[in-house]
Amino acid sequence: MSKIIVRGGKKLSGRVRIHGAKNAVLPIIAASLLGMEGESVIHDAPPLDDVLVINKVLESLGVEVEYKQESIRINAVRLQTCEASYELVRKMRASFLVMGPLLARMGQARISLPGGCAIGTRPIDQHLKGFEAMGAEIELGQGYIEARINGRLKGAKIYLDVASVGATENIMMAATLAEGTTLIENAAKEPEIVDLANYLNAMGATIRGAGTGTIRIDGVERLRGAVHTVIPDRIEAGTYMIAAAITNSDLYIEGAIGDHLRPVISKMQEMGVQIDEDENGLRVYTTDRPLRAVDVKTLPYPGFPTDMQSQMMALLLTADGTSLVTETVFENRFMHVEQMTNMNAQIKVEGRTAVVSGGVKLQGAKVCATDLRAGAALILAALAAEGDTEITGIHHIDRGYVEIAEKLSRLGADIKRMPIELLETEKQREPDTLPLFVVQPTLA
Ligand SMILES: CC(=O)N[C@H]1[C@@H](OP(=O)(O)OP(=O)(O)OC[C@H]2O[C@@H](n3ccc(=O)[nH]c3=O)[C@H](O)[C@@H]2O)O[C@H](CO)[C@@H](O)[C@@H]1O
Ligand SMILES: C=C(OP(=O)(O)O)C(=O)O
Repeated sequence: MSKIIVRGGKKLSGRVRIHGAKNAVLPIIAASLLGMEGESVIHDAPPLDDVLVINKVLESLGVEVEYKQESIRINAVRLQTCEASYELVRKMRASFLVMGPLLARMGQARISLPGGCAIGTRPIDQHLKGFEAMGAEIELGQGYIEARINGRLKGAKIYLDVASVGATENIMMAATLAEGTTLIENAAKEPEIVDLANYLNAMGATIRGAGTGTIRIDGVERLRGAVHTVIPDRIEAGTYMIAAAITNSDLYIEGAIGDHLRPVISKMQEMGVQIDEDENGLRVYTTDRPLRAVDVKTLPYPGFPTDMQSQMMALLLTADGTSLVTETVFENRFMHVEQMTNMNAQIKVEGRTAVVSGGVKLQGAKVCATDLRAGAALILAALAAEGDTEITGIHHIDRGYVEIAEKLSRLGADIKRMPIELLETEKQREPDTLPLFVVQPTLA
């Protein structure tokens, strides 16, 4: 187990390369289960703990997986079982994305309930509603969800009550092998949905409308492996954009796609941050200080991403004036607030809105990453703070950022990873066995 120690106040400079998107590669790996012939090769697969976990899920199903130098070779021809165990699914919620492909290909699937993570209850009712509309019978028992279909899934018209990213992906994957046409209405529009649809189409699927509110999937009989390069991670890119602004530095974010980051770019520009776009990435720098306070409300894409809310809050702490940050996607995504308060931040939470008073000097402190993006935000706040900040709980951060301390250090930050000396009793709880969320049955 390790911790990250940051001494604040350093300027950053240079270029940082953005890795492939975690939230794109996870469904793409799950979709590879649909390959009934040939193998898939997925390039720009980021070396993250989450990627290792979903690879293990596939291996546990009898699939051959080889992961080398950010490319994954997957051969699912001999897919054997249709059960994903609690041991793996509890480690990462996105493991539930194997449900759709397994049901489509094997006619049944038995997956442990993913439960709700620290940021909210995160039910899966919309995934199940979609499978049921396609003719599946769903049963819940002993912490597992079992879905079955006699013969093939049937195309259906499915209106999602919330534009859920995971439900859109799971239903879209299941529908590729269904008999007839499926329409997903009020579908999520995130760039990761479009990347998944592109991959499925390369496998032989017929999907139109991904990236809009209505996705049409004309079912086909068979899919085969395909070669695909994952899109750059817009949340990793956004995090480094904030690193540049919060330290008054000048950074080039290599690989960032401006069109995927429009709401983040526009909010940062409103604050007074300079952003230049070209075809290879973004240059982010500041010319005027202090930055201006702005209000931010998270929304499904193309709104401001909830996965950037905590990092944006860190930046707003350094702005002049009071900002309102409203979280509408997850009901419990302000856990970084208490940790930031330990760093002298002045934030008051009122329901779904945090009132952030900017301009108060942040002080280094001992803090804990309670979830992935909360952890990233604490690192950002620490870069701007006076003195040393010690961040524990970094197994959360390693789920979604490739070598964050090493990348920031190469840009000039005073940041290092240090082993944590564990007491004998604590050694029994190794980081990779620590659940990332509390498992609780949350069907609806
Ligand atoms: C691996 C991955 O891609 N994770 C992303 C994905 O998570 P994930 O796919 O889990 O998020 P969803 O879009 O499904 O969740 C959005 C909202 O819908 C609700 N909901 C969802 C499903 C459902 O069946 N019923 C329901 O009520 C959730 O509780 C939440 O309030 O999108 C989130 C929203 O952009 C991001 O924060 C996560 O980083
Ligand atoms: C919440 C996130 O991921 P996940 O859905 O995998 O928990 C995230 O990437 O910020």
